[in-house]
Amino acid sequence: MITFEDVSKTYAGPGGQAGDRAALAGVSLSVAPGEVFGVIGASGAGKSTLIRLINGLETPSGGKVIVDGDDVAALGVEGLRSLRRRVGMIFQHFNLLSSKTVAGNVAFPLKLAGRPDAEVKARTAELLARVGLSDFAGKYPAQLSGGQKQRVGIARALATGPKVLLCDEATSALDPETTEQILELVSGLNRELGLTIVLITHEMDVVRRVCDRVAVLEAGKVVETGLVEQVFLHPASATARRFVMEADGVPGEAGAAVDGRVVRLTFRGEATYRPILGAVARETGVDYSILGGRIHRLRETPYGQLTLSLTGGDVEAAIARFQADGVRVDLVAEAGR
Ligand SMILES: Nc1ncnc2c1ncn2[C@@H]1O[C@H](COP(=O)(O)OP(=O)(O)OP(=O)(O)O)[C@@H](O)[C@H]1O
Repeated sequence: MITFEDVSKTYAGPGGQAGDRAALAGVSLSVAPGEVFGVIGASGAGKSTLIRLINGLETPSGGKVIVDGDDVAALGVEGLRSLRRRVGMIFQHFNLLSSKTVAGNVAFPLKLAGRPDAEVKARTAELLARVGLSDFAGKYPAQLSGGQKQRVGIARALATGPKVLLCDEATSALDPETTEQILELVSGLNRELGLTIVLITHEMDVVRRVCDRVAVLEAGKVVETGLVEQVFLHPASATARRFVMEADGVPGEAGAAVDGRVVRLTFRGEATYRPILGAVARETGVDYSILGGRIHRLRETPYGQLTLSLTGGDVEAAIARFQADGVRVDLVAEAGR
């Protein structure tokens, strides 16, 4: 559905010259139809640039972006218009028209597309029902909560019947409970309408809840791509490890502040409930301090993760003993690093 082939993007500097650092460099990825694809990265990593290339809000400096069979950079005005009807977008700050009512905002893309009044009316009512806002049609954005505003954004993005929905930090301005509701709505659109979804975020929890696959972006480059389960449980890049640690509630500096070796244990199924920590400590003489831990669900599968620093005794033997018990051990940091 969406393919990036060796895409780079360099913005012009203040004097109109090419900037010295590329916002994206050599990005290749592909998103399958019906997939929920996450892009995670720190501020400035290039996430917004990446998502804006998909609907032609930016054009690549090199490489190709192919969306629904079209080379985006080669589209003329009419081609771009057609693409944007097939690719809806929602935003962190909703981008609603404050002078229009809720219904007016949702109807706007349909009116732009020249649809007849009766159809606009019926479709707007249907969309507002889909996002649970039928009773709010006559209200103005200023009278709505953040979650309600994002629902309007979603209804508007769906108006032209897109195949793809782009979510640009769509829950970053919302509280956790509202985030949960909006993510549930977005997941439902994927399941029920078969919408392909690309979302960018700096929160691993958002990826964990809704994505099938994720790409990790670092300084304009994709450093890791994979199934969410794979990247979440066994992150390979330093950036992914940091995001996962944050999601586990381990402060970024914890690895540097403690002695010994910092490891993350992943328990699945039975192993989660065995009293294994004390046994390993007794048998190997290793001491541990707990830096963070949580029991999660990765969509349907429950699993536990515990981040420990191991000191003294025979650390190698302790790691081997955990592994023998079916516990996955990932080295997160060494003392002083
Ligand atoms: N219109 C622009 N003109 C010049 N430089 C830009 C422009 N947009 C982005 N950049 C630069 O490109 C790089 C990537 O920015 P981008 O907004 O894509 O990252 P991001 O990961 O979305 O960050 P954030 O989460 O802070 O929005 C940054 O160095 C940024 O300053």
